[in-house]
Amino acid sequence: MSAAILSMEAVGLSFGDKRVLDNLTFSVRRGEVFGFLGPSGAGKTSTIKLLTRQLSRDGGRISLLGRPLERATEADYERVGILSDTSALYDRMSIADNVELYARLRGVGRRRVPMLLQRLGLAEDAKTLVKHCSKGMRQRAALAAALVHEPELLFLDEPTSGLDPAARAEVHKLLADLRARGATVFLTTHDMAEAETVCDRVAILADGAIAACDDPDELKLRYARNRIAVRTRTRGTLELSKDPADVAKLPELACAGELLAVHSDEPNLEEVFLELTGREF
Ligand SMILES: Nc1ncnc2c1ncn2[C@@H]1O[C@H](COP(=O)(O)OP(=O)(O)OP(=O)(O)O)[C@@H](O)[C@H]1O
Repeated sequence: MSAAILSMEAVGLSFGDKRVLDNLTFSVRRGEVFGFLGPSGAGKTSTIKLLTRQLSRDGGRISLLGRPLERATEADYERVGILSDTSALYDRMSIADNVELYARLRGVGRRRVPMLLQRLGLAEDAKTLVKHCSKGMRQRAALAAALVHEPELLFLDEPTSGLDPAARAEVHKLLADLRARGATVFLTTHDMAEAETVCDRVAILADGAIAACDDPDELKLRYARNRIAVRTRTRGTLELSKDPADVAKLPELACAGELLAVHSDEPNLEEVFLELTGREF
């Protein structure tokens, strides 16, 4: 899991006078689940559109599946799957018919359709017309359609938005399965707990560029505060620094029978996100 399956170097994108992406540089390793995070309007969906040639950049270089984007072929895009809010499903067709249609369009048989519907909790509703589906059912049906040809690179734009916790957990399991079979997933989400759970690495987009890109645990350590919380038997919770002079107090507290627990005060990914972007999400 090391070679880049896609990369962007100094990529810019503007809509009229509005500069959305400015000097965007990052790469995604083959076989990883890569979380692309950022506040609303930061340019996450636009980045997916650049990578799938639905938008053109102002400058910089993009490579996809080992070649410059300009030279990507139809055959390359057959190795790619995409789920976005514009993923089209036909309202007057059933869920199963929609997913089977995608299978035909992708030139694969419908062999995998029942399994995918089962995995996504849609088997009992397979014959339900899409126009009668809830938002969460549509989202799962669109995900099944994106997966029908077993893509090796999958773009998922907020795949769990609108899903209840059970369906969300099912999607997380599916992501783990995709990863286990070597697929690469490029995922956007506003759910920082989800990013921590499912992503090997995350990139945080702020002001048109990557503010940080790393394993979520590494990011949390990098932004860890110089603080530990010590619960004591009679003196409540003491806040100590990680400096040697403070840490040396721990054995004293232990010998005095005071030490109940020591907690490192690491931020969660949400706090790291807010620190880097200075914004709510
Ligand atoms: N076709 C377009 N024409 C003009 N402006 C656009 C267009 N598409 C996107 N934008 C603007 O570009 C910026 C980035 O939009 P984008 O949808 O990529 O953000 P995002 O990070 O995906 O946001 P969200 O998290 O809310 O989905 C926004 O300010 C948006 O209004």
